Amino acid sequence: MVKIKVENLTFAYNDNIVIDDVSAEFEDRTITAITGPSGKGKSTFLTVINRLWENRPNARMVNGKVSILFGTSHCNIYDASIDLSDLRRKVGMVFQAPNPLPMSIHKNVCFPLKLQGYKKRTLTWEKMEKALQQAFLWDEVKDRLMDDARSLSGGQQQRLCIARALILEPEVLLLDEPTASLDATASGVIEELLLNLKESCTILMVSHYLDQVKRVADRVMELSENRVFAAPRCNQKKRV
Ligand SMILES: Nc1ncnc2c1ncn2[C@@H]1O[C@H](COP(=O)(O)OP(=O)(O)OP(=O)(O)O)[C@@H](O)[C@H]1O
Repeated sequence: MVKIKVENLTFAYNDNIVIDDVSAEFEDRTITAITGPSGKGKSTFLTVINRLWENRPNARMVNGKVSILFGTSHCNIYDASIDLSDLRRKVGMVFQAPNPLPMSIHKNVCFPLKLQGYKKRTLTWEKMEKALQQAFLWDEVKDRLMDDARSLSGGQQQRLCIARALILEPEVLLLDEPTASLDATASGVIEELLLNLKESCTILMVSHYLDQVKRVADRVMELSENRVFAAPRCNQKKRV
């Protein structure tokens, strides 16, 4: 089942076209790695899926349509009737560098619920624990939930940011080079949790690492060539 459809997307910053007439479909509950040379619009492409680019004054979606399957039908996410906070709840995003807020681990994970006006304390706690479990972080932080999140290691901080995205139970998760700042062990934990998350989420992930792509991705999108294909599966270690 197709979860996300992108049709004839052309995107520019000022007059500089960075994505030129790209179309692609992404199947539900799969991981697609978005690869390609630096500066070819991979990060920008992710922001088109959750409309995050709209905060940038010089950015312009010149043409195209993006639809996501919510419930039983595909919704045009750029339709005027779309509620942006609802869209961002369903389409979560995690950035390249971990960006914990200057507050406790507990408050960091629950922050999106607070923004959504969620008030039920017991349920909030349950959701926080579930999100931290899904992010493989619960065992490491359950005894220090009131500590400042910035006291965590880089890998833990990134898993915290993933938990913060997961607490809203997104249907789509966008990750922009989520392991770029991490060592091999911390990256491995994140790769494993992504494979688990695929059971409930459709994942688009920018990655420069061919070995990582082979370990986690079902499909690869080569953005600059406008093609999506089955992920390779051998054991080379090479940057793509
Ligand atoms: N806010 C902005 N204003 C002007 N140009 C921008 C802006 N953001 C990005 N760009 C330009 O758009 C192009 C695409 O940027 P983007 O970050 O999407 O590429 P990328 O493929 O993700 O690159 P990388 O692999 O280096 O992260 C680049 O040339 C970049 O300089």
